[in-house]
Amino acid sequence: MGDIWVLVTPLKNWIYVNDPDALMSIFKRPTDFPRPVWAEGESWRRQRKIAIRCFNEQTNAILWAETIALAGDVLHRWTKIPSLVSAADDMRTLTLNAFSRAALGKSFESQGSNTESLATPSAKESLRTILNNLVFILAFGTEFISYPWLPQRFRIVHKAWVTFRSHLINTYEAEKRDFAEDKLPDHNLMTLLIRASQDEVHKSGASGGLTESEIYGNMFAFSSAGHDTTANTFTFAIYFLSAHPQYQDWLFEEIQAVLGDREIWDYRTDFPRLKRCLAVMFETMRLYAPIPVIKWTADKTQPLSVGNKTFLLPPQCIIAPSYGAVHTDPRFWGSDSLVWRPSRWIKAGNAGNEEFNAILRGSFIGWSEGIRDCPGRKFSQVEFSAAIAVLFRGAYVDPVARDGETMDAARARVLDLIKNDSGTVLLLQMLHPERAPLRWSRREKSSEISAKSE
Ligand code: HEM
Repeated sequence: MGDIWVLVTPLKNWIYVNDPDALMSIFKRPTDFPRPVWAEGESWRRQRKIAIRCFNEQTNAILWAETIALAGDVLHRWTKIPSLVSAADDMRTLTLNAFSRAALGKSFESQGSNTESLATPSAKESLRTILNNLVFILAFGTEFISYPWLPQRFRIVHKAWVTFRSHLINTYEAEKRDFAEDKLPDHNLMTLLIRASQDEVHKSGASGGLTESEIYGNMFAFSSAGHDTTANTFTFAIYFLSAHPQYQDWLFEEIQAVLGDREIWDYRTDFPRLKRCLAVMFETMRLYAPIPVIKWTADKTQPLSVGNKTFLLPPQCIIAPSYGAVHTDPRFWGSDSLVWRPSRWIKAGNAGNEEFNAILRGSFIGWSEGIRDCPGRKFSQVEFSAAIAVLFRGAYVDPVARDGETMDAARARVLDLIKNDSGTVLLLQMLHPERAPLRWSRREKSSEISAKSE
């Protein structure tokens, strides 16, 4: 179809772009190509400037340690059962718990119950209920769901909303007191957001900081933007790995080279060396990017150069990167561009001391680019690498073969499930991962990782 094409619909026309340079130009021109909703106005700019300051290396180190502990617990359970049907649910719980610690300062055990009740839920349970019902909340709004005559499901969601909000309020008040008394912060996202806002107020006056409701709004944005994105990527990656044992060995080689049998893992020195773990994430997102970004031309005609031609894009058109095309175009990814091959990201070398291959800017846009790119990019990478390193140092995963089925056929069935049974709910996800149960087995001689880390 070429590098730019239009899908004409009775409502809006959608212009799809598959040219890395043109995509970078779209991302670098936020005024010409704003988002159709939540555009980049003054209020967004002020909030973004403060919000990105709270994603720092200290928070990443907390996240790293928490994820290692939680993934160790998950692996312990998974290797004790003959067949696992809840990988997706467990990875959601793991990301929720890791997020709760690194973002809200609350630690939780990995086993979480999925029950939603009207009894006062904990902060974590309320966050879980909110995230499970995000579509519902976004569709009806928090005010509507507060009406007492609504069915029980609405009341449960509303109760969760109230509890989560009161947790944010309490943390906010406690942090304001600590800040006034010069106490050191915990370095979770919430306290850092409050501190960054207070700093801005000191520097540029009250209008420079965040209002209380903007702080809650940002925490809600972090929770909703950061949870399922990472959890869905984990699920795809685990299923891909179960179908590709050679890449499990490839990971194991790196994990052994970097971590060996060490009990203490150091974020600053170990994370940057786990390139293969990260390559698994990149390769998974290349084929299954969880969030598609869209922009639009608003009320103006906008010129856009694609190759050696300049197109005039009419007003009121949606502009969408074509992920399916740009992330798989053989010109940028080679003749096996549709194959899941994480090693394509790495220059061949010694495990643990490798470098990433340079990729053409704009040909991989899983976390978006430009001023509105994802502030949680590294946060999600740290979480992903830590969990994958724990899981694949200790064990390997296979699909459970059906009666009479060979292991090769079972692996092909898993790849088929990924390909033909994935779709968008709120984000792109495997729709029924439980249809292909997995079996986790301990690697011989592997020592079980403890929750200790630095
Ligand atoms: C694999 C994991 C993740 C992926 C693929 C991802 C992807 C993205 C993408 C593509 C955008 C741009 C959306 C747009 O412009 O419409 C975005 C924005 C955002 N992401 Fe992420 N994200 C991930 C993890 C996270 C995490 C862990 C957090 C926070 C802890 C986070 C917080 C945010 C926020 C707050 C925004 C909005 C930024 C703004 O509008 O200024 N994300 N993400």
